[in-house]
Amino acid sequence: MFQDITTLLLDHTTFQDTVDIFVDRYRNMDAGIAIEIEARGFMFGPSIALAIGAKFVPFRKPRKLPGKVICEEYELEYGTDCLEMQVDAVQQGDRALIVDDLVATGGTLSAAIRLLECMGAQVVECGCVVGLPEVKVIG
Ligand SMILES: O=P(O)(O)OC[C@H]1O[C@H](OP(=O)(O)OP(=O)(O)O)[C@H](O)[C@@H]1O
Ligand SMILES: Nc1ncnc2[nH]cnc12
Repeated sequence: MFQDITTLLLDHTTFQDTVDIFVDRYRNMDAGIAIEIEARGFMFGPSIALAIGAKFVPFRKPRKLPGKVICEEYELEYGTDCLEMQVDAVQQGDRALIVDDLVATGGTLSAAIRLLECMGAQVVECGCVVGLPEVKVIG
């Protein structure tokens, strides 16, 4: 079943509480960058990045980012897709948080982790608003 988060966004208190839970958890983790994944990760990530003082780094679908990018393919429940990041957005040794709205198979998060590790960054934690435990995890 498709999980829709727009009802959460329409309720100001619930939206604020959701962002606050992430901010409370992440503010002392010494993370310099917060990765957000297009498109629905952008609904939560920027507020969290600003509140914890981390650099906002968007991971986007192909051909949306300017400059030199690296690309990582991943499996979806049906088919494959690609995530791209700008190579100069992340430096060796950066401590990174990854924020997205939802994890289903984990394929998207796994691709984001591979991109960061390929640049020598350290992934401190991945956080999502919704988890779908009934979906088969892609190894
Ligand atoms: O754990 P997974 O099986 O990888 O699925 C989770 C991903 O699926 C959704 O994005 P989608 O690719 O539908 O794109 P959107 O955010 O642009 O709607 C969601 O926002 C996550 O990024
Ligand atoms: N069941 C689902 N609902 C919403 N977004 C998704 N992304 C992957 N699976 C999803």
